[in-house]
Amino acid sequence: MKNTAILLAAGKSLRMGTGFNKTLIEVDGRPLLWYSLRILEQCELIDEIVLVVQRDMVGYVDDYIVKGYGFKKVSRIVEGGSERQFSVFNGLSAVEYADVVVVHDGARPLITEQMIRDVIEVAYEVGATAVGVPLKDTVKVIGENNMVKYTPDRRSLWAIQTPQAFRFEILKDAHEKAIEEGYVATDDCALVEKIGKSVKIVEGDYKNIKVTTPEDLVILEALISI
Ligand SMILES: Nc1ccn([C@@H]2O[C@H](COP(=O)(O)OP(=O)(O)OP(=O)(O)O)[C@@H](O)[C@H]2O)c(=O)n1
Ligand SMILES: C[C@](O)(CO)[C@H](O)COP(=O)(O)O
Repeated sequence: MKNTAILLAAGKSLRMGTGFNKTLIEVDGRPLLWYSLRILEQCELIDEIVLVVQRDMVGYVDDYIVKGYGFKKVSRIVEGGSERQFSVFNGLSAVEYADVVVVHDGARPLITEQMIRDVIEVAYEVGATAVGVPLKDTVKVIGENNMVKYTPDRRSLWAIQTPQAFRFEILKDAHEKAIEEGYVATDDCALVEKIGKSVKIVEGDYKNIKVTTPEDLVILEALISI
């Protein structure tokens, strides 16, 4: 059985406002991308890693991160797309064959080996899965002029994270259909839902934050020091 990870680092980092890719920000002396690469590399269930980066990052990431830190499982470094979904598609297109594909945001450095093991196991059973956590806040659906339309029952609301894992054919089919239909979503599970396949959520960890805005770096440094 072959399990391939697609690790995403081709975003624009607009909300971080750094002016350069946030996965290259140094945290505790190492680039953000190093953290998730290390966990994927260490996990014995992962056979290869396809890294997806912005075009101008390819050489730097190869020399200073992949070769520099001696990561051995990185099989390809490919260029990302204009949206996260297209970056995943480019990564997927570089995968010749896999049984299960694990998609992870390079901007989520606190992934654990347990999460990877959990999503791979559920992907083999169900076909598609993601880690997530029950929402702590009350959510309201807002209409025009910030007027509240309704308040969904929080007991059924979860915040979805990565890693997400899929049987290779399901993810490929979901992406190809999304392209055909011009559908764009913020995560890969949504594309699988759209083609009518089952998706199961595995309980993850609130610490598995996505570094999105500057205050997330402060939170990350605190979490790393625990
Ligand atoms: N076109 C894109 C957009 C996002 N990502 C990756 O998807 C993950 C989640 O995206 P997000 O944190 O929202 O990153 P950015 O798109 O960089 O952020 P922003 O929307 O603020 O520009 C990140 O690891 C990011 O590098 C990607 O590979 N390609
Ligand atoms: C996939 C994801 O991490 C799930 O929470 C998230 O949707 C990606 O964020 P983006 O801002 O849409 O790129």
